[in-house]
Amino acid sequence: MNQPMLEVANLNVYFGEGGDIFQAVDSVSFKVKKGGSYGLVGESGSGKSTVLRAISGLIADWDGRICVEGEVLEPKREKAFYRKMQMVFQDPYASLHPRHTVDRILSEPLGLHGIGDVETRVLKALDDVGLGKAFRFRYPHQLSGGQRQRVAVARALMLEPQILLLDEPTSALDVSVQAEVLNLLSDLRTERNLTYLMVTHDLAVVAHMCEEIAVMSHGKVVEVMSVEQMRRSEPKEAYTRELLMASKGYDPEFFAGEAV
Ligand SMILES: Nc1ncnc2c1ncn2[C@@H]1O[C@H](COP(=O)(O)OP(=O)(O)OP(=O)(O)O)[C@@H](O)[C@H]1O
Repeated sequence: MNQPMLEVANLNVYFGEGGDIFQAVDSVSFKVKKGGSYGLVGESGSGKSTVLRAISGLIADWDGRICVEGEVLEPKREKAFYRKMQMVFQDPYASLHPRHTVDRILSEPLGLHGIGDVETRVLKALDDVGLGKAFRFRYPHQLSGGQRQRVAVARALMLEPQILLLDEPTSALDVSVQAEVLNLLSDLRTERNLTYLMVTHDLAVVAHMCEEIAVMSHGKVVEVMSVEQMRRSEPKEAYTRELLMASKGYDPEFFAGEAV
């Protein structure tokens, strides 16, 4: 196999101190190939977001190995790391500064990294996510939920990263706009050969977006399977079977990829 774009090996994440330590992630390992889209699924509290936060540098208290293109990452990240990897959060309202215009939100990463040509890049970014220049000087509260998440995606792409970490990127959105945002993310991945690691509790979303999934329970990966295997309903583990059944009553057509 070619060198994976992202490799996580024996990742452990702990919260708390002294005698009150809780292990939220327990020996998690997986690989994501360049241009691939990998899903982390599992019930609430299984540790999915914590894995993503450790990879993104938001949590520093972990051990194990995280590599990007073979390069080992330290818990504390250098600025250059953020040109390689960016994260999109669940709730765009919480992740965008309420008193900054879209223009400022999109310009800021460029300023921090000393990248010029700001106006051209901001206008192109708005265009790339299906928002025109009319949105440039709006504030987050003047946008719909779907438009806000498009701005969050545009911001994540300003530094032209190769990897996006997507933490339930559509679950805070109206069902009617979820598919639009997922399609936008899919198109962007194809156009730019981006690598995605996506956390979701929604199996229809991974069926639509991902090629491979790791199923998590109580901080551990209990099963790794291709989305094809999931669609054919071929889980080996009882936990995965239950998860599949619980997802919308498990209608096989639901996982055909078009129902999102
Ligand atoms: N900052 C924190 N301090 C202490 N415990 C935490 C912290 N963040 C998460 N946890 C705990 O770690 C476990 C895993 O949480 P995590 O958010 O990763 O789960 P999840 O699978 O992403 O669930 P959800 O889909 O509900 O977000 C949970 O038991 C949670 O309570």
